[in-house]
Amino acid sequence: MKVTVVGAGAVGASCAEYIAIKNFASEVVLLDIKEGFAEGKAMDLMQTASLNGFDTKITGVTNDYSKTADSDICVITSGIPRKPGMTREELIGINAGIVKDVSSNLVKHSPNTIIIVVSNPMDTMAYLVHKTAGLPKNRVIGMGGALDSARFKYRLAEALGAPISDVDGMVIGGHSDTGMVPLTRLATRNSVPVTKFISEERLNQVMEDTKVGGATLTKLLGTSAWYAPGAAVSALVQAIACDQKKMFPCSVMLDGEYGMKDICIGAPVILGRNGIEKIVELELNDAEKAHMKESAEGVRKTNDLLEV
Ligand SMILES: NC(=O)C1=CN([C@@H]2O[C@H](COP(=O)(O)OP(=O)(O)OC[C@H]3O[C@@H](n4cnc5c(N)ncnc54)[C@H](O)[C@@H]3O)[C@@H](O)[C@H]2O)C=CC1
Ligand SMILES: O=C([O-])CC(=O)C(=O)O
Repeated sequence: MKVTVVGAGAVGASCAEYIAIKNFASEVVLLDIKEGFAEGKAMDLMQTASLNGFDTKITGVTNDYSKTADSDICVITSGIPRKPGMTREELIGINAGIVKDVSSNLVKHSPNTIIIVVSNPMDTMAYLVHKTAGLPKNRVIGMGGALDSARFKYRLAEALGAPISDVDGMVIGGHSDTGMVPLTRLATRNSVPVTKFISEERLNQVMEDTKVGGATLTKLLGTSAWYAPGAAVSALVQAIACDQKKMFPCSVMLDGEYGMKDICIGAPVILGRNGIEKIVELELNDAEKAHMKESAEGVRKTNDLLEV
């Protein structure tokens, strides 16, 4: 199993590290445009192998796509992150050109690959890759909902005073400060609806904290987060590589599901060796449907800025 990660920055390196530590891939190629940077990150990570007990071979390359040839899975993290006070959408001007270029280079050398798009604004970048890379729709996946759901569970556990392993929940919709749809109605503590334990007011606070999860960290860190994003990407890579058939909310090209077409937005999918093997349609209530519709309007507004 060969995995390429483009962008050896904060998220790319964290993602490569988690993939290696989980020890399911034979090879991870890190590629960056900055001379020597990916080589340095790869060497540093390889020097953790004997300490962390993995056999995955990590190599770094400067913009040499021939080294990525025949990758089973490619992750795109290249581009700029936001700074405090910015929205993800403001990154489109620089990141669209990078993502388009990178995905076309990847597909040239790995025509059978599955691409996971991470760069922001992620739903629009996933849409761009769908429109330009020429891959079937099951092989382009946007990572956002897996991370947002992990943050939702963190906030739920905090509100419940429970361990995170006790709670379950999912965030669908767009990966943006206003577009996320945390499904509070379906969140549970050991199968019991969380509404049994916390007030509606507290649950609304959990929802709002979840939606601005990325912005909160950006304010604290001065740049956006990387540990949970890297872990979320590695979970998707593992589900595909190990054919786990696990369900994650991912940004997926819809064709009638949730009453939408020609848009990439977060919805639950089953991930296996073929990438997106199924889109799961949930029975949403009227409020959730309205929230999802509003979220899609935001994503479409950003998509309209693309030249595709
Ligand atoms: N979808 C999600 O849930 C998340 C998305 N992100 C996004 O991921 C992206 C990366 O974030 P960080 O790793 O924090 O940024 P970073 O600045 O640490 O790393 C980005 C790397 O991309 C490289 N790069 C730029 N242009 C390139 C090109 N044409 N080819 C190859 N490499 C190139 C840079 O040299 C840099 O090393 C940002 O757009 C950020 O907004 C970050 C966290 C979560
Ligand atoms: O907040 C950001 O800009 C990066 C990101 O998408 C996240 O951490 O959710």
